[in-house]
Amino acid sequence: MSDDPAEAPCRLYLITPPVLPAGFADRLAAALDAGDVACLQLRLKDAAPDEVRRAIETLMPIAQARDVAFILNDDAVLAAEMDCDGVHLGQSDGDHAGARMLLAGKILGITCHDSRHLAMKAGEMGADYVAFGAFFPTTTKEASHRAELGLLEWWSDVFTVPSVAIGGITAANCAPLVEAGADFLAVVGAVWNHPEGPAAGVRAMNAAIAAAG
Ligand SMILES: Cc1ncc(COP(=O)(O)OP(=O)(O)O)c(N)n1
Ligand SMILES: Cc1ncsc1CCOP(=O)(O)O
Ligand SMILES: [Mg+2]
Repeated sequence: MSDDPAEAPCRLYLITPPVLPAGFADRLAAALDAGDVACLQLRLKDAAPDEVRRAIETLMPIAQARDVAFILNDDAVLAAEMDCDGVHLGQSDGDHAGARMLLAGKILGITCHDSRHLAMKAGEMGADYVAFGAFFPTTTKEASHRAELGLLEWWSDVFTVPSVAIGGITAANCAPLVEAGADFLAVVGAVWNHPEGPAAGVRAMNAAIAAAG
């Protein structure tokens, strides 16, 4: 097998905590230096636009310096304006096809909940990945959909567009998702709330993914 993390069958997709604590830039750098992280999503649901802009200016160089793609949540126009590596859009986050055109050559990910139909629509529209979840209970977001392993198996058997699994994923419960064919595991709490700190959270997720793969 290749030593190149980009060739790994399943990789870690890190999402920021909902509110950035003081000193977050250093915590982020330590987390990204601890192991393999494919991409970082900036997800600040309650922040004012200026605060999001400042966070992009501070955090994007930290990610990109480590070859970690920087993806903005929710806002395709701001992602284009700030030259982020991509955007993640939910089903209520505006015009997916318009975002595809605006962000040609960049990463576009789409939330598909537990829906085969939404995933096929996203794939046909040109999404770079489809996100399914929530696979487990989570306190990070009120998740109103629950996805099953069979969805990941079906998707990876039939389509080549990568899948992202999300929702309550930890080092302790992620093995079946990897075995079912998830290409990326997206986590918030498993890293940022790890009892030994975020670097330990990244190491634990990397080890659990490797053991399952
Ligand atoms: C990788 C990934 N998957 C799903 C989501 C959820 O997006 P959305 O449904 O738009 O909900 P919010 O994150 O905006 O609350 C995500 N952000 N990232
Ligand atoms: C953004 C999002 N979308 C569905 S569940 C979720 C939160 C994931 O966070 P955690 O990994 O802490 O459960
Ligand atoms: Mg959204």
